[in-house]
Amino acid sequence: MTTPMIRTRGLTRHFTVKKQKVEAVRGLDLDVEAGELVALLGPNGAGKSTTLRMLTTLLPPTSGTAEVAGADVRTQPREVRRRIGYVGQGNGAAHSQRGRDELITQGRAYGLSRAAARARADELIESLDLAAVADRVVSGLSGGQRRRLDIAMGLIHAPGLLFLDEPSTGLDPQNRANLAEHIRRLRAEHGTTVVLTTHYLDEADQLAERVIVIDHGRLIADDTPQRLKADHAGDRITLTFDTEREAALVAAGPPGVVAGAQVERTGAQVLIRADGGARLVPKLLRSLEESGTSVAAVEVARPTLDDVFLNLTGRSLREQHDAAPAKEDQQ
Ligand SMILES: Nc1ncnc2c1ncn2[C@@H]1O[C@H](COP(=O)(O)OP(=O)(O)OP(=O)(O)O)[C@@H](O)[C@H]1O
Repeated sequence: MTTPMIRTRGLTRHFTVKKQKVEAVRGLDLDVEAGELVALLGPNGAGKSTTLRMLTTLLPPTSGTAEVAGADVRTQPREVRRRIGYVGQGNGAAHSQRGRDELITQGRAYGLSRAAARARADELIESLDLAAVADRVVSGLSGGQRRRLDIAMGLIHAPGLLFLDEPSTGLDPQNRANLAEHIRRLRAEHGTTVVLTTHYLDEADQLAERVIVIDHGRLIADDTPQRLKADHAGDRITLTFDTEREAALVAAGPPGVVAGAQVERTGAQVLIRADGGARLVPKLLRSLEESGTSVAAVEVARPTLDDVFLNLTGRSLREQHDAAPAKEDQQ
């Protein structure tokens, strides 16, 4: 039997804020095997960062146990730290060294020889598109540039287990794609286990083979993106009518063929969430036509992880994050 890379039982963390107890993480049981690429998804305040901070020994648990890379976070924190890489949300290296030197120093701190640290720094500079900043002083870099340098710092010693807390926040789409590519390569070449949190649902969908949804400090779903979508969300059928009145009538009394489906109206559009959307549409259009309602346009879309989230929690993850899109600073 293989030892899991991460094993937590009843992992819990409370905070006291103005005499009020905040239950940030409530009794998490989690097993991650070597080589898995896991994304933690959840709304702001769900407990993702607190979980990562406990697993990386930065924060002691209130109760419960966690073994990470074969060591106990409470009794062997130094062992844990030596075996993992961690890129937090605000590492923000603000030193007077140049980017490349900062990376080499970090590599040396993890026990690499000077030559190995140099070679590794060059490899990361290339793959994370840091060439333009490698010879600049870190304190003068833009937010997005620093973010990429932080990520390179977490990867310098090629750890067997890597934790990334929202690695793509603040990166532009091109650099997000570069990072995703680098993470894929790390796994393919070194079998690195990766646990990341992200606000980008499409990123979790494309990159992770396992998605864990956390809400209010609890694990509420844990599966492949494909199975989560198949089990927890129906297809989205969007019907557009010529008038809001027609849409309102349909939303109030949808045709029998979509009995039991979720129906919502926005203006002259009606959104129906139902399984087997593509097969349902011809029947749906026929019943509408029979009732004398003409449809101006129809669209069927496969479910997304946001639909899964909405179904599980009643809230949309996308809306929260679309409200404050991240932008990478210009160079
Ligand atoms: N150091 C702290 N002191 C007090 N409360 C905290 C502390 N850290 C986190 N919390 C609270 O714990 C809860 C979980 O926070 P956490 O940062 O883990 O959520 P998250 O899922 O990572 O959110 P985000 O997506 O915004 O990063 C929140 O209610 C937060 O306010």
